[in-house]
Amino acid sequence: MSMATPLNTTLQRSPLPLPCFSVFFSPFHPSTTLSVTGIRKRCLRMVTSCVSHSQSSVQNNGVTDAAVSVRNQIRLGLPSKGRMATDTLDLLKDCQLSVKQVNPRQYVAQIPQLPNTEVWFQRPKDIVRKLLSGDLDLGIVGLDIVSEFGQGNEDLIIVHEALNFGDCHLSLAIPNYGIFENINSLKELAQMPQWTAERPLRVATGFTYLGPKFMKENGIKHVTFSTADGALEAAPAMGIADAILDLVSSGTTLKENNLKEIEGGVVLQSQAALVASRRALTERTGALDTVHEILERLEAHLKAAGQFTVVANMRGTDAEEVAARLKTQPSLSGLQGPTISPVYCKRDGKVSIEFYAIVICIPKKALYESVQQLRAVGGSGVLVSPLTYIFDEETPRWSQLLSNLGL
Ligand SMILES: Nc1ncnc2c1ncn2[C@@H]1O[C@H](COP(=O)(O)OP(=O)(O)OP(=O)(O)O)[C@@H](O)[C@H]1O
Ligand SMILES: O=P(O)(O)OC[C@H]1O[C@H](OP(=O)(O)OP(=O)(O)O)[C@H](O)[C@@H]1O
Ligand SMILES: [Mg+2]
Repeated sequence: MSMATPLNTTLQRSPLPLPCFSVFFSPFHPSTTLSVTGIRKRCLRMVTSCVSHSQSSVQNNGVTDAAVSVRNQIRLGLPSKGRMATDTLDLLKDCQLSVKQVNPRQYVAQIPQLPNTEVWFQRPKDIVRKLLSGDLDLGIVGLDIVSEFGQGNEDLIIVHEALNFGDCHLSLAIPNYGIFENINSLKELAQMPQWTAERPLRVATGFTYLGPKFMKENGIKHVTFSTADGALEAAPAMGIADAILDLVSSGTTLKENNLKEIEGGVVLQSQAALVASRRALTERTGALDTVHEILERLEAHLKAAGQFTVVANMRGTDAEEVAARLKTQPSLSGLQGPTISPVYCKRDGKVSIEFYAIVICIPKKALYESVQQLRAVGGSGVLVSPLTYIFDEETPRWSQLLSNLGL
C-alpha cells in the first residue's frame, strides 16, 4: 500500500498524539517491545503517567494552544546533518537563496535574499517537532519524517511534496533464506503459522509510529517492534528480529544483508518536502509572503531543471506553415506551443525571409528524439541550452495552499 502524501493535503490528526512515545522503546530489548493489540492501552497508560508526573516528564514539543510567540523573524528549519543537509543547501542555492553560514557548527544562519527569515539547522525529526511546537515556521525534511513525527497533526501543511531529492521508500523486508525463502508478500508473511501471541513476528524499526499503524491497518495481529538508531539490516542475521521496517533507496543495503522486500510491504514513498506550520502561515506576519516567494522560486527551478531550450532554423513560406509542420511531431509542441520568428536575410541587396527561428522547451529525457523530429520537418542548426527558471503565471501549489488555509 502506498501512503505517499498527496499534494498540499493536511495530515489527519491522530487520536493519540503521544508525547512520551519514544521512552517506550529501547534498542532491541524484549521488554520494551510493543504489540499492536496492546498499543492503545499502553499508550493511554503512558499518557496518564506523563500527566501525573508532569514535574519530571520529558516534553516532546507537542502543539500548544497558545497564540504564536512574538518574534519578527520567520524561522526556516533545515537539516543540520545527514544525507539531506547538503542537497537542501544546494537546492536553495539553485533557487538563488544561498544560505550564509559562518561555520558549520553554527546552528543559525541567514539567507540574504530573504532578510526577514532566519535559518535554523536541526536534525530532521526536530524540525518536525519544532514546527509543531511553534519554534519553527517552515522546514525542509523528508516526507517519511513528516509522517513519523507529525503523526497526522493538522497543524503541519505540506507546501511542496516533491523537491526532487532524498527519494526513498519505507518498506518491510525479510530474509531471503530459511523459513522466509518462499514468502514474497505481506499476505504470505501474515499467514505463516510461526506467528502466535506467544511468539509474534519481531520487527526492528526506527519508525515506531508508522510501523505499528501499518501493521494494524493490514490486520497483522501477532507482531512486536523493537528499535535501534541505525544498521537495522543486521537485526535478522543477529537473531534479534524476523523482519525490518526501514528506508530503502537503491536496495543495496538490503541485498548485501540477504534481505528482500515483499509485495504489499511498502508503507510510504518519500522525498524531500517543504513543510509549514498552519498557525505560522495564518498568524505570523510575513510568513505567507515568505512561503509564497520560496515556493515560486522552488517551482521555477524544479520545472526548469527537467527541460532544455531548443532553438533551430526552419525554411518556410510563412510562420503558420512552419507551425503546422512542427505540430505534426509529438515532441515539438513546447510548453505552450512553439515561438516562431522570422529570420531576415540580405541577398543581392534585398532583405528577404526564407527561414524562421523556432524556440521550444523540451523535456531533457526527450532530447535526441526531439532533435530527430526537428530534422524530419526541415530543422537545421539546432542549438540546445539549459533552462534555469520557468516562472508560470501562478503555481498550482500556491492556490492549493491558500484553499487549504481557507484563504
Ligand atoms: N538511502 C536513502 N536514500 C535516499 N534518501 C534517504 C535514504 N535514507 C534516508 N533518506 C532520506 O534522508 C533523510 C535523512 O536521512 P539520514 O540517514 O541522512 O539522516 P538520519 O537518519 O536522520 O541521520 P542518522 O542516520 O545519522 O541518524 C531521511 O529521513 C529520508 O527522508
Ligand atoms: O537502499 P540503499 O540505497 O542501500 O539505502 C538504504 C539505507 O540508507 C539508510 O541508512 P543510512 O545510510 O542513512 O545509515 P543509517 O542506518 O546509519 O541511518 C537506510 O536506513 C538504509 O539502511
Ligand atoms: Mg540514516
